[in-house]
Amino acid sequence: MPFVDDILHLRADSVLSEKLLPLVFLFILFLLTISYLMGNSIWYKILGRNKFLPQGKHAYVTGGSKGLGKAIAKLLASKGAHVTIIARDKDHLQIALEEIKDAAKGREDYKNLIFNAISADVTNYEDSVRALNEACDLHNGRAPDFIFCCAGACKPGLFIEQDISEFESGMQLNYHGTLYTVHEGVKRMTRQRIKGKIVLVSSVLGVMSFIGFSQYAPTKYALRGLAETLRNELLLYDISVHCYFAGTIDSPGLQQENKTKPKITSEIEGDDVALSPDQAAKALYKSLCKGHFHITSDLGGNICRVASKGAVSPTNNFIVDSLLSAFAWIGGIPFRYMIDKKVKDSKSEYPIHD
Ligand SMILES: NC(=O)C1=CN([C@@H]2O[C@H](COP(=O)(O)OP(=O)(O)OC[C@H]3O[C@@H](n4cnc5c(N)ncnc54)[C@H](OP(=O)(O)O)[C@@H]3O)[C@@H](O)[C@H]2O)C=CC1
Ligand SMILES: CCCCCCCCCCCCCCCC(=O)[C@@H](N)CO
Repeated sequence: MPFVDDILHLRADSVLSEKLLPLVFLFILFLLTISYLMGNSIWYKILGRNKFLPQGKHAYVTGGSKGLGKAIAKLLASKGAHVTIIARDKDHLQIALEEIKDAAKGREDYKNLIFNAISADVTNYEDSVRALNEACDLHNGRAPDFIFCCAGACKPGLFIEQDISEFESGMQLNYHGTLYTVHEGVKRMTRQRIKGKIVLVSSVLGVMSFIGFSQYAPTKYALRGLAETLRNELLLYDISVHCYFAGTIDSPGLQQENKTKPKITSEIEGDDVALSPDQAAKALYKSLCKGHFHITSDLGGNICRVASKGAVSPTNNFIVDSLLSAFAWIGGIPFRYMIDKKVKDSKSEYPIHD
């Protein structure tokens, strides 16, 4: 009976859709909730909660001639920021400056943007002050809105084989080099009531460490301490502070440090997949848009970040970070077992020289 068949068919269809529709709806809702909880960038755009709008603002980037610093300088230029880069070598500064200009060339406001390179040694206090003054002069005395402290370096080696001067120069560049710029920069920003951003570049080795990094990890832990304090204190002036715990970045600096890196250190670090400087800069930029305080750009770094959150530091996402930290606390055990075993098994490769 075709008529009855039709009715049955229709009924089956509608029963199906009646049952399916809510399920599909729930599933979509579930996916949207997960993507929101995971902090997917699209939500920050849709909900207009972007916390980082560099267009028309002035970014001061130390270490801006190479690696991560150059990549972030280019990215900010492409978003319409005025950019000043600081480094010592003038030739590399010029090359980077051209690349930064190129990154902004497609923009309508390109002609209004101000790009500059200043040669200065950030480990020298007077030089840091001079560079900041020059950068302000180029903007009619106005202090930068954003300060990115990317200048830094790592000289890996075995603790007892390294000279004390290497530990000192590491701290001088990575910690004091950042401190001088931030101290001078923040003073200028506050006097001018500029509600800007300070971005400190630490490392995953600023929350965990292992053989070969005694010259470097403490300097990056120190930056974390500075970030923790300033995050709270600079609320006085509406200046936000961010700390980037970068994972391995395939930069000129990495090539350089690999020359003195003990084999065992490379083997352990090899578990970390290197990002290109552009990828790292993009990840940093996205996290700044989300307003994150502790920033990481890969899974290993993320795990280490949540495992060492600290008592009062804000999470990036309470639910996801808490769930991940349970995994991280457990995952840390086999990781430590692996690196400790590696070291103990390597005694013959690293004999003591009397
Ligand atoms: N590469 C990596 O795997 C990782 C890097 N990091 C951190 O990220 C930051 C950038 O690293 P990366 O891109 O590899 O570094 P690079 O060595 O590739 O670039 C370093 C930049 O800093 C400048 N610089 C170095 N010393 C001084 C100084 N005394 N005064 C002024 N400028 C200086 C360099 O220019 P010049 O020499 O001409 O002065 C260059 O522009 C560093 O703080 C590093 O510790 C963190 C995690 C991983
Ligand atoms: C559950 C726990 C799992 C942990 C896995 C993490 C593995 C991380 C390996 C080390 C990463 C080091 C990155 C920073 C490198 C750096 O700062 C230098 N290259 C300096 O330039």
